[in-house]
Amino acid sequence: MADVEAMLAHWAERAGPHPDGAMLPPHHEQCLGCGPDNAHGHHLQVNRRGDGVAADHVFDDRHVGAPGVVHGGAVATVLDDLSGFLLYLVGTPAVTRQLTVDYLSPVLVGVTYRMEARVTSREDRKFFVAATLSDLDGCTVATSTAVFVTVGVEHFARHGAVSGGSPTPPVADDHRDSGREGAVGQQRG
Ligand SMILES: CCCCCCCC/C=C\CCCCCCCC(=O)SCCNC(=O)CCNC(=O)[C@H](O)C(C)(C)COP(=O)(O)OP(=O)(O)OC[C@H]1O[C@@H](n2cnc3c(N)ncnc32)[C@H](O)[C@@H]1OP(=O)(O)O
Repeated sequence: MADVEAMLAHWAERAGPHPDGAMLPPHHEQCLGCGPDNAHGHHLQVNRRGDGVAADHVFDDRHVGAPGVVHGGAVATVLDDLSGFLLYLVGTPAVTRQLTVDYLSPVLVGVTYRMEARVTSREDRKFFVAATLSDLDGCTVATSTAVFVTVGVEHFARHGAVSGGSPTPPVADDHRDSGREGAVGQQRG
């Protein structure tokens, strides 16, 4: 189990507030979507844009499915991770409970895409997210909707580690959170 204090510090140094236009911090250094130190990662660089978040992204040969076409799992990864940056605007840690992706057109390797995500509604500990992936002509090639559930930092302490190393293996009968976890942050208007 990782240290709750370390998780709190990790969250506190990222929580913001972040002004409009600011580049947002990666979830952590090894994050598959945005971690700068993950050799297999997408290295997303995400900015706040108004009440939403945005990033430009180019998939490369590591992300291919059919020849020249980006693997659907890689598309889902970046849509999920971008959506996960909204927690900096919501003001509390959260995790994806459900992700639904619509693949509208093939996503191509080596092409610049523009991604955007925003919170569409909020209900108790859930927030609902919509995201788009479009080419620079404005043609949307993939969209996603997601349900995020806010969690306390204890969630990450219970299930993982702040940086590097191997996560703590889950205990067989403790794969889900036992109660409704409190959030550490406050919603920002
Ligand atoms: C890493 C370092 C951290 C450092 C410390 C802090 C810094 C944090 C910074 C950054 C972290 C974020 C990084 C983002 C990265 C990108 C996002 C990801 O990849 S996240 C990973 C994938 N996701 C999971 O691993 C969740 C796995 N799931 C769970 O752990 C549990 O399910 C959990 C905790 C989310 C909730 O568990 P329950 O048992 O309390 O609740 P239940 O039954 O699952 O349902 C939750 C609510 O969702 C509704 N729900 C479920 N599906 C729904 C749907 N399709 N539509 C509407 N509602 C739905 C349900 O009806 C329920 O709602 P009702 O609270 O009862 O009102």
